[in-house]
Formats: sequence, C-alpha cells, structure tokens
Amino acid sequence: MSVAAHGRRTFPGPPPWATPGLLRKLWGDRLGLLSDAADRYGDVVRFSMGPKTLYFFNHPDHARHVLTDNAANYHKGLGLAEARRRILGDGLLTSEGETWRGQRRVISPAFRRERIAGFAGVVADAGAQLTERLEAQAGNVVDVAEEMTALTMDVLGRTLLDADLSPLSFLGPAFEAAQEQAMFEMVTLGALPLWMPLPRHRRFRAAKRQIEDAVRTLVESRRHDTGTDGSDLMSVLLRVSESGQDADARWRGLRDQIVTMLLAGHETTASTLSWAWYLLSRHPRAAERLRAEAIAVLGDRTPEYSDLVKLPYTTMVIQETMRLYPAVWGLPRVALAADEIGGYPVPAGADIMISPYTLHRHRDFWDEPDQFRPERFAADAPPVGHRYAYIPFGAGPRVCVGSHLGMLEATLIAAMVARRFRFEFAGPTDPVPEAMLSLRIRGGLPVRVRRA
Ligand code: HEM
Repeated sequence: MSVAAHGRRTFPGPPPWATPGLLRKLWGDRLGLLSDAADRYGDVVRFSMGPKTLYFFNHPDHARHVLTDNAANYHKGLGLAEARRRILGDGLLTSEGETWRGQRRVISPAFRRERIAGFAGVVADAGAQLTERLEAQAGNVVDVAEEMTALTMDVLGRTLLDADLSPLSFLGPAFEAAQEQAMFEMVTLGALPLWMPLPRHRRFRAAKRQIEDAVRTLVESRRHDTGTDGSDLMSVLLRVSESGQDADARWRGLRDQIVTMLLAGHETTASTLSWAWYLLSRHPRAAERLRAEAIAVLGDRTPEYSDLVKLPYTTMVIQETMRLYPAVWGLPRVALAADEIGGYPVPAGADIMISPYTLHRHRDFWDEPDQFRPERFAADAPPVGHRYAYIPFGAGPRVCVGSHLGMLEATLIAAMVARRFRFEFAGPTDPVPEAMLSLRIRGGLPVRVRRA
C-alpha cells in the first residue's frame, strides 16, 4: 500500500480527551499503558497527549525497521533523552552520531567475550560472598533485590572499573533519585524547571552531587594506581579522556562514560536476577530442576567460565525471566526524518516506542505468553517465531555492549545460589514492576531464605 494511501489512514489509539488518564499512566503504570494499548488497538498505536504524541509500534518487523534496518534515522528518545540531559550526558548509552560511533569503537574491545571469560573468577568470588551472607540469614527475611544490587555493583567495580565500590553503597539510591527526576521530566514535559525549589529537585541535585563525587574519587584513586595491563575499560576511558578539548570537556566526557557504565552495568543484571528469584519462588518445580543442574555440574566447587555451556537449564531460566521481565522494558527513539513504519507514516521529530516487554508477550509470537515456561528456550524447542520478538539486549548498532557480562553474571550467580538456598516470597502482595530506565521491583523483593 502506498504512503499516500496510508497518509489518509488514521492511526489507531485513544481519543484526545483521554490525555489526563494517559499522562497519569505514563507516570504511574508505563507497562500497563503499553500492554493495554496493544491489547486494545493492536500493533500500531498513537497516543496524543497534549503537546506530546507518542507512536507505539509493537510488531517485530517494526522493531527490526527502527532498531536495525533504518537505525540511522533514529536517536534515543523519551526518558533516555531526559536522562541524558540530567545524568548520563554523552556516555555510550545516550551519545549519538559520530561521537557514539567513536566511543563504541574504543570501548567495545573491553567487552569482548575473551575478556569477559576472564571475569568468571570475580563473579564466582562475589557469589561466594553472597552465599556467606545468605547463610548468616537462613530462616530470615531479606530484601533479595537489594542483595542483587550490591552484588552486581561489586562485580561491575571489580571487573570493568577496577575499583572497590563497596564504600559507595549510596550510589543505588542516588541513581534511583536521578532516574525518578528523568521520568518526572518526561511526564511533565519539562514544565517544572529544575530551579524551582521543589523537594524532588533538591533530592535530585543532592543525588547528582553524590554521583559526581563518587566518580571523582574513583578516577583519582585509579590515577594513582595503574597496576593493570591497560586494556581494561577504566584504562581505555582514562586514555580517551586524555586527548583533545579543554580540561573541563575531558572531565565531563570521562564522568559521563563512568556514570553510564555504573548505571547500565549493574541495575539491569540486578533486575534480571531479582525477577528470576521471584519467578522461581512461584515455580518450585523449575527451582528444583535448576538446583539439580547446579549441583550436578558444580557440586561444591567454584564455577568457571567453561561451566556456562554446561548449565543449559539455568540459562533457559534467565532467558525466560528476561522475556517476562526484560530489564530494559522500553527502547524509546526519536525519528530524525519522516519515515514509514509498517506502512504508517511518522513525521520528523516523532517520539517512537519499541517495547521488549510487550513484544515478549505478543500473542502472535508466543504461546501462553504470560506463563513462565523456561522450556521454550530449550535447544530442541521450536525457535522463536521472529528474531525481533525477543530482544532483551536490544538489537542493531545500539545493541547492549555488556550482554556477555550480564549473561555470565546472571547464570553463574543463579546456579551458585540455587545449589545452596531456595527463597520463599515473603511480601504481602505480588511484586509490582516499576518501569524506570530499568524494570525494578517497587519496594524491593522480600524473601525468606531457606537452605535447600
Ligand atoms: C541482563 C543484563 C542486561 C540487559 C538486559 C541489558 C539490556 C540492554 C539493552 C536493551 C540495551 C539497548 C538500549 C537501547 O537500544 O536503547 C543496552 C545497551 C547498553 N548496555 Fe546493557 N544490558 C545488560 C547488561 C549490561 C552490562 C553488564 C553492561 C556493562 C557496563 C551494559 C552496558 C550497556 C551499555 C553501555 C549500553 C549502550 C550501548 C550503545 O548504545 O552502544 N549492559 N543494554
């Protein structure tokens, strides 16, 4: 069908008078907003919200078009644009164009599979410390989401940043405040400028200061101690920051990269592991199978990188967790020039949303999409109906640079913990997903720790 023919077609979507309700949902229930719209209107939805229009495309072909085939026409959008302005700056996640291309070229080697394989020892060590902490808590209720955050932060520090991040436990809440602000600005469309003396603005400014101070400390301590071979991420970032521009710009460049790595490198894996523990607490047979595999493969010994391929069921549990609760639930983009997606015309400047969360539950591509069934990812199961119906790490040029590290960490930690413990969900009601930049669990995940 021609563009002109579609141009006359009106987009499906809620009527303009629904705007207040839509904005409320954009603030309080982003997943509900998208899921309900997909159920009601199908694969293409236009949300008109006052001055803002959001185009939601929910067919895997649309995802391929935006993320890969015509990726050059799209920059990062809604939510990420605010996060860029407020906290991430021109780090790898939010930079664009030539700046991004240059950064990706120099940063990627630090994430190669061979390098990541060398990190298995650090992951195993962090896992051993975690199991000791859990042992001390056997029979008690702990917030396992908080434990996962501490663990992934520790691993990130010791692998990529060559630093002990344990004195920086305030970073978790500080990142939370920073993301809150970015989301708030997204929903209020920037109507409440940061100079206004609101408590949330004060909270944000304090959080930003804490994050900057932490980065400064990391950089200073590293400059005095360069005992590495120079190919780790921190060395690469420091080297890059030594060339060109004025001192201020160099510092900003370095800060943006480190803040980005701190945020992107720990929340996502922590979220994945937390949701996995919740799902396993609700599916004891799957939990038992995972435990049996972990014991058969690892026994009592320290896991190694080569164990990854021997843990297919554990891997399937992580894959299925990322299907139901993809840590990066939304891939917002802005169209640079007018385009046509799935036959629908979108104007230049249009805000586009591709959502792994809704694609991963798309009824045309998944059997019983809301059920937790790790078997769908078994080697002998039918392949996923469409390559872009499952994109937990994104796709195309902006695909996750840390996916190998994320998978290594999630799989080894799941096996190490499951061979010793099981968790009973101890919350008063089912956990509520909170769609910030990553998919958190609102209020944490209380579980009772039981020796398995
Ligand atoms: C289970 C764990 C993880 C998941 C599910 C995940 C998911 C994603 C997704 C979906 C994207 C694409 C975002 C977009 O297109 O807008 C992304 C990008 C990115 N991720 Fe991850 N990630 C994980 C772990 C990590 C780790 C461990 C790091 C390490 C620092 C990391 C660093 C990054 C960076 C820097 C980008 C931006 C890449 C670019 O634009 O060139 N991620 N991640």
